[in-house]
Amino acid sequence: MTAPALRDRASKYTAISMKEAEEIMKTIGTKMTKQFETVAVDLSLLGKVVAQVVKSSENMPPTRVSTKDGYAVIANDGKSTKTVIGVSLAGSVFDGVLQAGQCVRISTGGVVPEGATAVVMVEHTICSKLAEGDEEDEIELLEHVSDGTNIREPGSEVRQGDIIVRAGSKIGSAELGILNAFGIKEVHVFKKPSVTIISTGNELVAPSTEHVPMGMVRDSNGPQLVALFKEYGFDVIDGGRVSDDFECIKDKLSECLESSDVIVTTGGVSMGEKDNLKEVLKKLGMEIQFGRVMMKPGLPCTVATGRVKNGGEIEPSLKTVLALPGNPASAWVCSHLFALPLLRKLSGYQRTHHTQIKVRLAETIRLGDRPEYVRAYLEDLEDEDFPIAHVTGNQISSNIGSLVGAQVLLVLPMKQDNDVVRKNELVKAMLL
Ligand SMILES: Nc1nc2c(c(=O)[nH]1)N[C@H]1C(S)=C(S)[C@@H](COP(=O)(O)OP(=O)(O)OC[C@H]3O[C@@H](n4cnc5c(N)ncnc54)[C@H](O)[C@@H]3O)O[C@H]1N2
Ligand code: MOO
Repeated sequence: MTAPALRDRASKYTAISMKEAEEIMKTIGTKMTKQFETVAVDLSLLGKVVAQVVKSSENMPPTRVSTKDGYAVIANDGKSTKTVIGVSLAGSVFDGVLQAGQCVRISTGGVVPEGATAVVMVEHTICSKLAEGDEEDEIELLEHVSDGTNIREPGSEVRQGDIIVRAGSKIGSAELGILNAFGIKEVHVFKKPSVTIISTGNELVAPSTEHVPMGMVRDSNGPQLVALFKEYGFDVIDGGRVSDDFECIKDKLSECLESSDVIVTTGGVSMGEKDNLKEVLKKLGMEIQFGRVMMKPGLPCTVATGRVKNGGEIEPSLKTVLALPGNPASAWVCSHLFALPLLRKLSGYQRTHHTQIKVRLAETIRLGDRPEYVRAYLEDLEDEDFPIAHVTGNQISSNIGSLVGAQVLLVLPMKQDNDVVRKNELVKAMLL
């Protein structure tokens, strides 16, 4: 361990640009192994990405069905008065053949009987003759219909063998709906990576601590990041807290590396004498991909990769540790910018980054000496084309309050010719 007096007085790590950091993350995402699994069609499939196209094994609809409540008729039989010979309701089929001058009362989704060529809506008919018990005997058409009117032909929506869910699609309610409609039992999908969150710091105490001793702080990063990744659909392991002690962090990381694909730590990555994370990662044989990024918040954001064996695996697989700064806003923003896109990439998502939109600033913002990701909430005004962005208060990296209510990260450049972006200017924002 280096004595404080002899420690580095400048960071060994060049602060790379955001663009370079994103490129590196992209390469890591490509190199890391993707895993697959077959999952039953139920709610556990939600949020997973399809790895193999799903095709329909039948036509949709499978038979001719009515799109309206009314009467199945022969459109061109020359008769406007029709004898009602039966009923075809959704779920109960009329088992006969229609002849000229006949019709069958039918409901939306009912099977169109053999012989019928169109369905007339009930609103376009009158009952012209009653049978016993107020049953319809005859109806009169008030409107001419042509062949095919109000009928869904077999396979008119989906043909047997058509792709119903493409590879790369994320399963949401619509995809679950169509899989159920076709009776698909299971789907081959990307397996989501396993991710562990670890908070590091001698000062950390449990969030439930009533009286926090002076100099100590409640661990909010841990629960915050567990919640963040869960919010975005990932299964997270809460790795708890570990002190700044070199050996303790090393033991914790090597234990977690065996069972996780991705580890996110917070704290211990800057210039403090207890900031051991980078050295521990190197000791574990991991390669530091970057150790500082020109961004605010998140300057000392560190990413390392290394090959580690999973429990039962024979071949070691590439693992990534994102060692994020301890400041709550830095940890949260870096998770959005680096950790989430990596997890999405490993999960097979086509779009890995948050969608960018344009927003109009509600206030003038002073630019800093690093590109900045400013937390803001949006207001929709009726006569405005763009949402209005309001900054969520003091943007210092330690201010956890700046995350509360944030809906976007404003993407602001570092100051150059301009040292402010003015009220009413349009700026880019990442939709969270
Ligand atoms: N001499 C320098 N000092 C600092 C630099 C620098 O370049 N030179 N960079 C600053 C920047 S920028 C950041 S960001 C921070 C990041 O430091 P660390 O990652 O080493 O984080 P810590 O020192 O461990 O903690 C910072 C801050 O956050 C609090 N913290 C940590 N973990 C948690 C947690 N789990 N829950 C809640 N709060 C947490 C911690 O108590 C500190 O207050 O370094 C600057 N310094
Ligand atoms: O980069 Mo640090 O996150 O500004 O405080």
